[in-house]
Amino acid sequence: MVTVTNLHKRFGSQKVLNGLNLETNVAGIIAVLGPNGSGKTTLIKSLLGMVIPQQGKIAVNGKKIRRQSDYRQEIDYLPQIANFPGNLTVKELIGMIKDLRGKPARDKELIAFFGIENFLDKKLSKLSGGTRQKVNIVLCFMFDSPLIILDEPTSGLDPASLIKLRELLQKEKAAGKTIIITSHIMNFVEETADRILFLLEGVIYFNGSITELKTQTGQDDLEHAIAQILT
Ligand SMILES: Nc1ncnc2c1ncn2[C@@H]1O[C@H](COP(=O)(O)OP(=O)(O)OP(=O)(O)O)[C@@H](O)[C@H]1O
Repeated sequence: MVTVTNLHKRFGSQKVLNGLNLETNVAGIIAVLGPNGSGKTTLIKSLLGMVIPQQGKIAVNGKKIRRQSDYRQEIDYLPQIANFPGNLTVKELIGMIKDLRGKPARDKELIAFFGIENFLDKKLSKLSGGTRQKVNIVLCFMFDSPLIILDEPTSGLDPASLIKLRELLQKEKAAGKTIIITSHIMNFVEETADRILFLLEGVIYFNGSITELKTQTGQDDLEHAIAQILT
């Protein structure tokens, strides 16, 4: 579904992606991990065409994305920080995004799933961080796209909402979707991801299952396995 070949991205003199290669051709949940500043968001934004690499090729569903935008219709994206105007109500924001995208949306089902019906008439600026994240998740999932990219989806969510998010991800995976997630919450990754991509020094340093990572590092839990890679 996503193929990345020899991707290079630097900001000024800082090399962030340094010949990165990646292929995701099976449905499932892929966690992109790595220390702060290792380039996870840069990789995600490159897939979305929001960051333009200096070198390398990216193809989504077999089509090169360079200078293209139509392919984005098939991707749902949850940004790490979503900056929507605070004076809009939740209902207005959802309506606006639906109008912009022009596709059928399952917003009502997701609003009920996350239990945010009572916040629809509230302004975004008045919402708590966790409720705002639930709104962002509804916005992201409502178009039912085959590829979903989530940058730190757990941000601000309480334990009950984390369970809901996990349930939603499993449903989407069962529907044959590919889901790419970044997260620093290893517990969440361990319970959701089928595959780990670990970014270090601008390349994918590890690509495999959680079991493989644990075996390779000789560690019993994911947190220690990751720490072992870093040392
Ligand atoms: N637009 C930009 N201009 C300059 N530098 C940037 C820009 N975007 C990212 N960087 C730098 O690139 C590096 C990688 O950033 P990126 O956000 O991809 O890391 P990350 O792995 O997602 O980090 P985190 O875990 O903290 O979210 C960082 O050093 C960051 O400061």
